[in-house]
Amino acid sequence: MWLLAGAAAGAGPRLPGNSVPSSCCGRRLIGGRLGRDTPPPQRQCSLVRGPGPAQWPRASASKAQGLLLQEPILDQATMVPALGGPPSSEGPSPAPSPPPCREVGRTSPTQTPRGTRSGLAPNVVFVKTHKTGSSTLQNILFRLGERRNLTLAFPRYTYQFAYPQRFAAAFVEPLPPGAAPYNLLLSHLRLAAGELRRVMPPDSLYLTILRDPVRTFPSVFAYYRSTVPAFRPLASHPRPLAAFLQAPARYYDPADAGNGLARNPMAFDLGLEAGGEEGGSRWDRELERLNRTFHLVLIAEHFDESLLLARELLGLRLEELAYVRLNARRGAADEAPAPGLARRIRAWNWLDVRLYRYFRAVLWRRVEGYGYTRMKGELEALRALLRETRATCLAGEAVGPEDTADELRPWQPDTAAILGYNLRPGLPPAQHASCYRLVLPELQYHAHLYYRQYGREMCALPCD
Ligand SMILES: Nc1ncnc2c1ncn2[C@@H]1O[C@H](COP(=O)(O)OS(=O)(=O)O)[C@@H](OP(=O)(O)O)[C@H]1O
Repeated sequence: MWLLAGAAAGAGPRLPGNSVPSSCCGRRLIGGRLGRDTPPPQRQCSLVRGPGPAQWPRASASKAQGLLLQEPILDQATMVPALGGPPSSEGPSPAPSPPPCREVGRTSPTQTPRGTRSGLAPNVVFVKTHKTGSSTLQNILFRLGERRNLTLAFPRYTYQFAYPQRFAAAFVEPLPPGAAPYNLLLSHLRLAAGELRRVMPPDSLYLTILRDPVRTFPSVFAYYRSTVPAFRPLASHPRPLAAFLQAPARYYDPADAGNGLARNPMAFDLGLEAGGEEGGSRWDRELERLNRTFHLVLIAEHFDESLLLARELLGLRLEELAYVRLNARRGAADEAPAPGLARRIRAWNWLDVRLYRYFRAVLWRRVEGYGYTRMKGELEALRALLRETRATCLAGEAVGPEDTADELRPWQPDTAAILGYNLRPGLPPAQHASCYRLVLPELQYHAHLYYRQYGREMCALPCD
């Protein structure tokens, strides 16, 4: 989510480990209160991702210490359901021209990615696209990083790399003393692959995730309705999405940098400039270029299949894939856009549609290469693990913000209710620690890991 920087910084979160002073090293800290003398935000932070003051979790100091001290252990394995075919919620689509089914990421065929055969934890760049299930995957990777004591490349301030600017190496917090290299880079950014290569080791694995635009766009629209300029005029409309799609050009100014998510949001995150040009071979070349950049593009509609491919690539154990669906909107699961609306969503987000179809085809070629029988068996095992994990950890289904414990409540935009989880009462300490991380929302986990790595709280603003 984005917020005005001032709003994000105006009141600090109570975060794990927030017993540190409210400023150190001359920096303003996200955990401290910014007073009247706070310098005005620089232009680049006029939009930053951050929780609103009223929504900050209130973690107690003892909880904070628990988080810092307890080792996560999430080791329950077992097995179930069948491999779904390649279904689609988006209706008939032209036969995709199958892209090359080879691993064409940055690691050359002669290089062994750290995670696959070497037994070491992998170096990973995860390009965290918006409203695609990315927080769920990020949480898996956060837990991997914490469990294996990996070094994260964090934004120098807030939770994203100066989004919506294109990523630049200068946005990264310097390595902590004695650590090298960075192992994981997982925060929201707008892709600039060359700059990422300047920061991350050459054997890094590049991952991202895409979701059916017919699902992604309503999610983006609901979440950012009061922050993305193109959506704002509809904030109090009774049927805002339909009204927007009726005449989007009336609201959308492509020159406004804040409108990056207002059209083709996934393509925007992956660094593409859609402009008005829909046809031509340019986009085929761009998609092929992205296919060479990424070792794996996960598809949210086939999250479990994607995870199993990621598991092989990263050399993970099955138990390390345990997850719960994070950041879900209340009511969204039952909200399938009517056919007319879905058509309009696709027409407006035409490049996201191309991107999604291309990489969905890539995924299914990868599954074919993996072997359907093998995939089917592993899906059964994974889904049994997920059932067991949920039964062990959760008090029940995901609940609305009013029913979520303060410290486990995801950030809430004012235009949608985001669900969270409560933990089953009475968990033994080690299980509590691992279950806690499983359901910990993005901002809280991000802040915790930053504090763990640097021994101070993160900056809310550019402050050095
Ligand atoms: N595993 C899995 N599979 C499919 N979809 C999933 C999954 N996990 C999360 N979600 C849905 O993704 C939406 C949240 O996306 P993000 O976490 O990327 O949002 S954010 O940009 O980080 O705020 C949000 O969508 P909506 O509920 O439609 O808003 C989640 O329900």
